[in-house]
Amino acid sequence: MKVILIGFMGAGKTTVGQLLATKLMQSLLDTDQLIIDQTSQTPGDIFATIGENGFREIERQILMAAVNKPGIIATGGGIIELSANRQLLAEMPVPVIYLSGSFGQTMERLVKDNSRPIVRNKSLLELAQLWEDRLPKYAAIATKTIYTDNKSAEQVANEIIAYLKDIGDETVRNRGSHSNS
Ligand SMILES: Nc1ncnc2c1ncn2[C@@H]1O[C@H](COP(=O)(O)OP(=O)(O)OP(=O)(O)O)[C@@H](O)[C@H]1O
Ligand SMILES: O=C(O)C1=C[C@@H](O)[C@@H](O)[C@H](O)C1
Ligand SMILES: [Mg+2]
Repeated sequence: MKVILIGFMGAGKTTVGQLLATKLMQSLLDTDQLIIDQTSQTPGDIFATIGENGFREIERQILMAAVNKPGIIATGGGIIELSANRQLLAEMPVPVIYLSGSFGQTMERLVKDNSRPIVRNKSLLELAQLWEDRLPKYAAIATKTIYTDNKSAEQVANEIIAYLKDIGDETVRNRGSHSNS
């Protein structure tokens, strides 16, 4: 099985991905965690040493390897920054699920956690601009959008499982049969 979760920082990709992996007895391939495992550095460390462009190149390589393995992929929020990643994800014949929510609820989650370099280094206005810039990119790649506002991570995971059952799970190979609603 392969399912790919995309969305802004704080959308719940890691949290929901872990729940999905447990419920579906799959591995979780979290690109941020895979980067930490491979480099022994956090995204914050990497941003501080080689900058965002260096981080994006490592992330691109990690994603390319992860898409060839079975499991639930929880991507980093900035996975859509590189056109190479956008093209790779758009061509994957598997469910690509966009966890979407309001800017307000997403920011509420992010302010409780100071680990993300992009959040640390940007003002609220800059984050709002990044949000506006990124949202269409997630939407363009997704085969399905799931709204997460006022839902627990458990509810979101159950909604994804219902969607996977609905589309026939991994037997679905044709992205044209998915609905992005
Ligand atoms: N549906 C939810 N309701 C409430 N809190 C949530 C929900 N989903 C995630 N959270 C909380 O929001 C925070 C961010 O979640 P998480 O790390 O899963 O986001 P992410 O999408 O993986 O972000 P990133 O792109 O930075 O990897 C965590 O503290 C998590 O517990
Ligand atoms: O949205 C982003 O650009 C990021 C999200 C995180 O998942 C990490 O990949 C890193 O902090 C960058
Ligand atoms: Mg995450």
